[in-house]
Amino acid sequence: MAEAAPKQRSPAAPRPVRCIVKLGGAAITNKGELESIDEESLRSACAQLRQAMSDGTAPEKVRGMDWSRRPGDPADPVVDAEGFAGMAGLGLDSNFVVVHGAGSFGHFQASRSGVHKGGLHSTLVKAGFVATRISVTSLNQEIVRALAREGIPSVGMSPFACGWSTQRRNVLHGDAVLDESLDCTILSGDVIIRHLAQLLTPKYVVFLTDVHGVYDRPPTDPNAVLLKEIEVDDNGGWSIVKPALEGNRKGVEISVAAHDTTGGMETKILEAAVIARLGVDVYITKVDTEHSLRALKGDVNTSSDDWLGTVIRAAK
Ligand SMILES: Nc1ncnc2c1ncn2[C@@H]1O[C@H](COP(=O)(O)OP(=O)(O)OP(=O)(O)O)[C@@H](O)[C@H]1O
Ligand SMILES: C=C(C)CCOP(=O)(O)O
Repeated sequence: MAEAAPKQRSPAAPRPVRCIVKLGGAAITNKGELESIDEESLRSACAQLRQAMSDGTAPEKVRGMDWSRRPGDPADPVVDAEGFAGMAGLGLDSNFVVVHGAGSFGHFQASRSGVHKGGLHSTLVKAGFVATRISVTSLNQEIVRALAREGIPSVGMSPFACGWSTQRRNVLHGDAVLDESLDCTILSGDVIIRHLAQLLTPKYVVFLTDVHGVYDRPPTDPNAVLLKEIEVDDNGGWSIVKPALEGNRKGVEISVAAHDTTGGMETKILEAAVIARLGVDVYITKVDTEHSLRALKGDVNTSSDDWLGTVIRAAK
């Protein structure tokens, strides 16, 4: 009897993406202060990402992957080669995609030069395009380093440089890009997230920002009400399920900062609604809170009141 030939191994099926998360520019930068990172929020977001990714076997001691020297560092960086060599694995289910916004990086340069409106033939727009990319890519570098310091393996990918329909475990960001009809424009991290969600169908999507979620009016208004659950129907229409608002307060009033080139919270809600229609739940919540950790873990239950944030999901 002839032995059966060994089966040709097909390439391993890609693992489904668990979560696509946006580290909002308002969350990880001081949006009113030019090119200023909110170090504490960024550190917290990365630490929470590590917790959410942990499969229970991750060692408590974080083994940093940023082995470069930072300006002002007195000593050579610590390279824990022996520690890594002795590890069976990282103990992390790092099948997340991280996208970040620009915050106080990029928006300023883009709005001053009008990159978002196109017209690369103009010298000002050309200069603004260059300045915007310098600014957002420098933020991207800092975010990749912050993830690496938490022992999360990640690489930075710029939409302009390599296209924005990309694979998992990468850190993408809002960017200045070329546009077929406008010549150039600004691509928001919110739009990238929607596009990736359509391609990768993650289990859930998280937007971390500087407010607890979507309110019925700008949260600077003391009477603003946090909308805890928004339902999107098959036609893309959406309705507020929780809380039940009185009278004619059925809509959402939004304000956008003057230098914001991508539409702020309005864009986020529109993109979130498209994602929800795919059957993927979207959680919008505040960075560096117990609620952001729960969202990153996918541990959000709309029937309980102890989670602060907005869930946007498809109508059942
Ligand atoms: N109705 C509203 N509900 C919630 N936030 C609102 C509303 N109207 C205006 N905002 C503002 O939207 C901001 C968050 O949106 P924004 O697009 O700035 O977030 P981000 O994604 O973190 O930042 P970036 O776009 O720079 O990446 C908040 O700072 C909030 O003040
Ligand atoms: C270069 C810029 C301004 C990208 C904007 O991305 P966003 O902050 O996610 O909207």
